[in-house]
Amino acid sequence: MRRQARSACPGHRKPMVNVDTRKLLRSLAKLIEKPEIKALQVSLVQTLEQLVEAESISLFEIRTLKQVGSDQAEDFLVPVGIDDSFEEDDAPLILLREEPQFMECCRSQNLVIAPRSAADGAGAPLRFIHPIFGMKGVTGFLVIDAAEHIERDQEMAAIFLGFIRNYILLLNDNQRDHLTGLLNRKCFDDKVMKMILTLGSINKRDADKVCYCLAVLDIDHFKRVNDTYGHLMGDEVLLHFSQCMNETFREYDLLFRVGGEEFVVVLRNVDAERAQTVMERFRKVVETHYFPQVGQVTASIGVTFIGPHDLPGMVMDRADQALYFVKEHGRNQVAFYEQLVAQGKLLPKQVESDIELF
Ligand SMILES: Nc1nc2c(ncn2[C@@H]2O[C@H](COP(=O)(O)OP(=O)(O)OP(=O)(O)O)[C@@H](O)[C@H]2O)c(=O)[nH]1
Repeated sequence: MRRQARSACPGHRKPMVNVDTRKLLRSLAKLIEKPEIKALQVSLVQTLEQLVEAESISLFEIRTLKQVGSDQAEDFLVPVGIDDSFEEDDAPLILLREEPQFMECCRSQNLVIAPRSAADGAGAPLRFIHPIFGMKGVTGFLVIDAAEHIERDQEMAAIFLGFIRNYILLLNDNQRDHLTGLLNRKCFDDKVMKMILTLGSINKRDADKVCYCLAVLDIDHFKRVNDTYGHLMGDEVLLHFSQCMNETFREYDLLFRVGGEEFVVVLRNVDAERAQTVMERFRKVVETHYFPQVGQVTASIGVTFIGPHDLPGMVMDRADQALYFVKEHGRNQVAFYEQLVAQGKLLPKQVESDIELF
């Protein structure tokens, strides 16, 4: 059957889709391909590189860190790597308070346009600093160095950032536990699987540079708390416990609530000794924290290292075994699965086959 020519409705002409719009739509679709904050930011830069006139586009994250030998944490600007060759841990740290233009962007929560002189060693004469918003206000910056001020380009960058912000809020809602705000169980499986794949893909030369240490933290006798003070007070304890986690661990450690009173933390690139120190410090923080009405609460902690041939369930299983060991030996302690096995206190877990023979 021949298609009838579409009759144009008077007064309503379909807008022409020009090449730019198509390109924009394709960019938008590509942008949200990977539902992960870092991947989103990286593809934002790659997208903008194609759409705006710029000499360079870069990302910075604000990280609150303690410098060696100092007790006080300060905000630093840390460049975010766009390609794999960039090692974020080796990146130079820039003190945020010494960067007036970035400080202004934080304060105004708006685009800051900074003229640059040759004395800055600058190529492009203009720097556009866009704020990136996270759950707690400005968490980073998108920096565009360009030869001239093309309003449409900066507007486009701001629109993309707004779009990503909303998308991240949605993602967060999906990935976070509603009571504590920590990452949830579903997110745990995804993230741990990604770490296992990373471990499997790095070459032998770098194998000792990347490692992940996973700890299960379980509140002791939590049932008693619920039974004595009620469920609402129990929830309050869970909330305080998660705050202790947020205050004790580093910004880039991953913190999860994986079950009722069971939490997980994944530390990156630490050896067993360091992990022991960090977990012991957390155990003491909980032991000495005042939990309203309830008073003192303690936690038992089981730790293991993630390996390249693991599955998320296998890692949890080992950490749980170390945790049960602690529960059976007085609670309020930290135990490493690998150490317990080496000491003959635990039998190594056999990898169970998924295939049933009969
Ligand atoms: N308030 C509150 N309680 C919860 C939540 N999820 C699970 N629980 C409670 O957590 C308690 C866990 O109890 P058990 O698994 O027996 O462990 P425990 O009492 O902490 O004892 P140990 O782990 O052996 O030290 C149960 O009473 C659950 O009802 C929650 O979201 N809120």
